[in-house]
Amino acid sequence: MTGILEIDRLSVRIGPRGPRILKDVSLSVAPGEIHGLIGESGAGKSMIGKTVAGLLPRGLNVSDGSVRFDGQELTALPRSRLRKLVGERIAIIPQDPLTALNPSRRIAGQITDRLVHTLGWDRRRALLRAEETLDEVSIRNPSQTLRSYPHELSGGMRQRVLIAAAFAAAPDFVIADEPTTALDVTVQRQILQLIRAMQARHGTAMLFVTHDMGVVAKLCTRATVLYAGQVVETGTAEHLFGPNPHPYTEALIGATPRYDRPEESLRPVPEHVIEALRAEQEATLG
Ligand SMILES: Nc1ncnc2c1ncn2[C@@H]1O[C@H](COP(=O)(O)OP(=O)(O)OP(=O)(O)O)[C@@H](O)[C@H]1O
Repeated sequence: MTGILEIDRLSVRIGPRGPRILKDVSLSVAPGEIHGLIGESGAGKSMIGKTVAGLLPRGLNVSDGSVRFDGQELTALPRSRLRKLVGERIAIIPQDPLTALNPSRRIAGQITDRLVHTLGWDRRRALLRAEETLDEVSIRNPSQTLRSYPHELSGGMRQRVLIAAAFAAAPDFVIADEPTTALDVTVQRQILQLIRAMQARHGTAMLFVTHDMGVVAKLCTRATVLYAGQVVETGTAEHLFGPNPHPYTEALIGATPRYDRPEESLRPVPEHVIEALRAEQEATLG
């Protein structure tokens, strides 16, 4: 099946001739799939999401490869066209709800902006939709929340607001960039369940960036494992947690805390696994 998102041998460089922070990355997200993007800090997970969303920091450029969304090549689009397409069809759930929300604006405007300015809805319809979506994410008093400022809400509530904002216009694709990292453990679990429920209700394809193999186990149909800007392997959750994952994937699983088995000690990724992986990656790059 053709993916709604097809990334083929994507490379991103610092400057025109600088080092590559993404090297020949290929992955495909099927319609309705939650695809995990997993790796340690600095592996390049966020950069993949940012490339798709046209949000690469200044100075970083796509130097090779292709990113196709629903058949359309994104790397060839002028930035303004890409921004428009992203606004209309792709939504982002960011990592830190506090910095993602404007502290001096009420919640209402922060959910309705995209509906009104990008999709051209009238304000009344957008407000009704915002209220309905806050209800969908189990916010108890949607109309009061719409009138609130971000500092009046808890961290978990703010993340619920951002999930509502992402799903309000029924996007075709959602990029979730470590959306539970800034939350405490019990809230993390609720937010993961909520994202799962919203994704299932809307049938939205999703790229879910995380450094936590536990999240992949709970949420993802398939996942791509990254190390140092390169793909280690892509597989179904059954494969990654089965008897024969790549040794690095196995080591990542061993390095992930299990909330259901806190007595188990964590094993850091062994040096020989990293060395073997580096040699393998160098051989692939040639
Ligand atoms: N503006 C930038 N200029 C140059 N290099 C950058 C820039 N932003 C990130 N990088 C580098 O790109 C690489 C990938 O970063 P990225 O943020 O995608 O990692 P990540 O896997 O998402 O890590 P984390 O889990 O810590 O967010 C890292 O080596 C990082 O130092």
